[in-house]
Amino acid sequence: MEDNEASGLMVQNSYSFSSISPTPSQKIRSSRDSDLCDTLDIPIVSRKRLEPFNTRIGRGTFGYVTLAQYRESPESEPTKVAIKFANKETTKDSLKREAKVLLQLQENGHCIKIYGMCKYPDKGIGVVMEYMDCKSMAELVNDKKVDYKIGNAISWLYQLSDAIDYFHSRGQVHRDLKCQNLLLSDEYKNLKVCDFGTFKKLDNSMTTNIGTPITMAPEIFEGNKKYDAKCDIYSFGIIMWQIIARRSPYPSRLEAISLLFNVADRKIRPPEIKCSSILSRFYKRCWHPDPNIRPTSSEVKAYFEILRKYYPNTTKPLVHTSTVTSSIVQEPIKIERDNGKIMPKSQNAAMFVENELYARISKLKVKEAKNQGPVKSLNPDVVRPTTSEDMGICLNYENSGSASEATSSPIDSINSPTNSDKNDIPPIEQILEYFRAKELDIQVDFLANKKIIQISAS
Ligand SMILES: Nc1ncnc2c1ncn2[C@@H]1O[C@H](COP(=O)(O)OP(=O)(O)OP(=O)(O)O)[C@@H](O)[C@H]1O
Repeated sequence: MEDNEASGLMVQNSYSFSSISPTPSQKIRSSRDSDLCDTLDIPIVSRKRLEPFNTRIGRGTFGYVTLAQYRESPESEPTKVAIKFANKETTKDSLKREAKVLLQLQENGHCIKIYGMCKYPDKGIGVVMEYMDCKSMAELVNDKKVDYKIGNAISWLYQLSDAIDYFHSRGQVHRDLKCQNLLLSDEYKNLKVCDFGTFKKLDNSMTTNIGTPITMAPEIFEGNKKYDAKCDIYSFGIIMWQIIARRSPYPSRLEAISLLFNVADRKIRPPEIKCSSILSRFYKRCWHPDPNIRPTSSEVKAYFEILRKYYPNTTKPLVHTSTVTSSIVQEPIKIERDNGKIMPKSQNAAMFVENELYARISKLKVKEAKNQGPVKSLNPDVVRPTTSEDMGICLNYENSGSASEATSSPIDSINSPTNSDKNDIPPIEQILEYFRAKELDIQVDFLANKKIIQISAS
């Protein structure tokens, strides 16, 4: 079932940009890029091996999708498959093209698997694909009965970035990335991209208006402007926001055309949400109006590869629960260290660790400890490293309380990062020890021979 809310637009105007996609007349699919897929022969799946069910599991602008059982050989066990049929005679060519496109993307684990094409006298031709049993990301973000955490979001975004990087490294562009086209399976662990109707080989003169309003890059909408692979990165930024926020990015009363004008001319973007600045800074860069500022697909992939290491449980299966949850829960992070110095492996990792520490420690509240006087709070201030050599995290604490206890604390001796020798005992370690000694509400674990510090705070 399609999800209007998730795409953030309701069908409500004569212009008829639907909540799902533009109408066929607006969505042009037929660019005859023969070099993209014409040399491939699509395998035929015999009807004898298929047992279609009457259940429709999805519908799009160009076709509908049904569930079926498929046996690769007469002896083999049946597996569930999804068959996408064309709505009309006129969209059959698009379906064939999509099957060919998909065939040449099979090496990548995050593109939907295709078995071949089938033909029925009543339904016409269909594309036989693997069945993704956990529906689409559009449905998941709105289904508050499935609780997911930031680690799951990082894992899905990594998988999506892997697919995009694969397309771009082959000189190809998707142009219609959106939550409806991201399908999930295996207890929500696996994410795959579907719907390759707009897929294209990159060329220097792409100007066709194509895509879906919410995730459409402004340069695509801006008429005769040329655009390139960075339009997929824009869509990635919006999808990232939707997965984290679990709501519509724009008011549903906004008509599609007015949304597109607002995005292009007034540069409106989804609203601020409560999430780590590591993530918000990144999605904002992805949806930057200037495509040159947006990261490349390989940068996006590298970024999520790093994040994946810091967020645990990213491959834990999810279950449907009766508990309604509304937000992504923060989880502990792990920081790699080397010789007592925090040593992120790259500039991005350094920025990540810096921000994450800042966000975490900012939240710390000094709780009233037994026999230790009134509750006070500490205002941490991260001294940001300025050079790549200076990747260590230096923390400078200022006491905002008035009690003399805190001003005479061991923190005084390390409050200036310039006075501390980061190769000796790192400031972070002393500070955390101090918190622990005061029985504050923070959990610090030193793992793997002190090479990893795990911090969790409530
Ligand atoms: N392999 C699959 N397994 C499970 N569900 C699927 C599968 N393929 C498609 N669907 C469902 O069908 C919907 C429509 O499929 P698809 O996006 O390919 O159609 P479309 O006509 O190209 O759509 P659009 O209007 O976005 O162009 C998907 O959003 C999804 O919910």
